[in-house]
Amino acid sequence: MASLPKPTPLLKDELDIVIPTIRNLDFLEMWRPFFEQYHLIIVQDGDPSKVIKVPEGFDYELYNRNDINRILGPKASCISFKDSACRCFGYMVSKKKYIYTIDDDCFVAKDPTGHEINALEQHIKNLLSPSTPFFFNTLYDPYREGTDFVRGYPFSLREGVPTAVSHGLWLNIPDYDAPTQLVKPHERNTRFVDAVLTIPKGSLFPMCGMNLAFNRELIGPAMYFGLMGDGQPIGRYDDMWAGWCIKVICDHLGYGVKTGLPYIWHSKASNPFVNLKKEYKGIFWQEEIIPFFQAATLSKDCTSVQKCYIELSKQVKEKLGTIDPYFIKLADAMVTWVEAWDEINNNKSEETTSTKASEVAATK
Ligand SMILES: O=c1ccn([C@@H]2O[C@H](COP(=O)(O)OP(=O)(O)O[C@H]3O[C@@H](CO)[C@H](O)[C@H]3O)[C@@H](O)[C@H]2O)c(=O)[nH]1
Ligand SMILES: [Mn+2]
Repeated sequence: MASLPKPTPLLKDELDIVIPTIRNLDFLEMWRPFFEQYHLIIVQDGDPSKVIKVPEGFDYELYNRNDINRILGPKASCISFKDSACRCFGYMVSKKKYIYTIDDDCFVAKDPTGHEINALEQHIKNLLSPSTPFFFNTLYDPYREGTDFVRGYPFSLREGVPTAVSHGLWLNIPDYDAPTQLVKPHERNTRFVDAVLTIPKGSLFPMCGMNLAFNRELIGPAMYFGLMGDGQPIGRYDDMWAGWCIKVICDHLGYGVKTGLPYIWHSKASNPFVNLKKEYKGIFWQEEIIPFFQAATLSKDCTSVQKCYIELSKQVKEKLGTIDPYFIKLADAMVTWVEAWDEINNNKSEETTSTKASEVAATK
């Protein structure tokens, strides 16, 4: 009997899935029912001569370091090498409105009833429903089925604001920093909390890039995962840096950021000693970085994400540059990123041919 056509998933042609990787992508087999109808952008880190195996049946473009250098030229210097921060290149070259990014050691989790969680579907629901950053709703996400705004919630605020970011969580291996990993090597996150919260305006948060979705048209140019990895003094702060920048800008422009559902199953604990080395300077630098972002204000003529981001980069250079020359380099890289973003996105053309596409072309 002929099989029924698969239902078309939400935002099928408006969303790209970005995966940073140094390994074969067998993990996609578990995600196949949820991902197969979406386009993937694979950012291959490390040795570009290594062949990354992608399971059959997925529609993807793959970019390695040679592609990044070819497409961006000197501006490739803002894209990290030998760090998952390279994933932001995928955000830049995407032509879609929405992005979902996931690590290749993240698998489908189960909710308390044993049902497999379609993380992408939940992120899409989060992004397509408003956020409430200006007044906290104590019954969590008022736009979910079976709940609403509670008594005393101002009606003038119930329309909410557009949601720019949906930050998902992780069962099993939690995204702990190295010191916590060292002190609690066997701790696993088994707690499934059935909630989606808007992060209030004025509050920063530690954004993890492992299970993250965002509206590229609202906040894409600010979603730069800072300079990490090869040649850099810190690692594992790429997503944190992006999270602090986008939250200040979302607060300024009146966009929302949500955290909570969906969960993924994070399977692999990276080496805590390697992580400690990467994080070491960040652990004490962040005691000065956080007050900087908490106090950061953007002028009223910062009416676009790009203008906000350039303004923020100037403040980074001026106020964090005294901590370490790294922040001067990072501030410059923020400007390079925005320039590259605008170049690539204002003239979407054959320039962004990926390795896979160029291989196909070579066979013609
Ligand atoms: O040099 C590298 C190392 C890894 N990758 C790819 O990036 C992701 C995350 O790698 P991994 O799961 O090994 O690392 P974690 O410590 O669990 O990742 C957490 O730290 C954040 C990195 O800042 C990350 O977002 C968190 O999840 C995998 O897909 C690797 O293949 C890489 O591209 N380059
Ligand atoms: Mn991991």
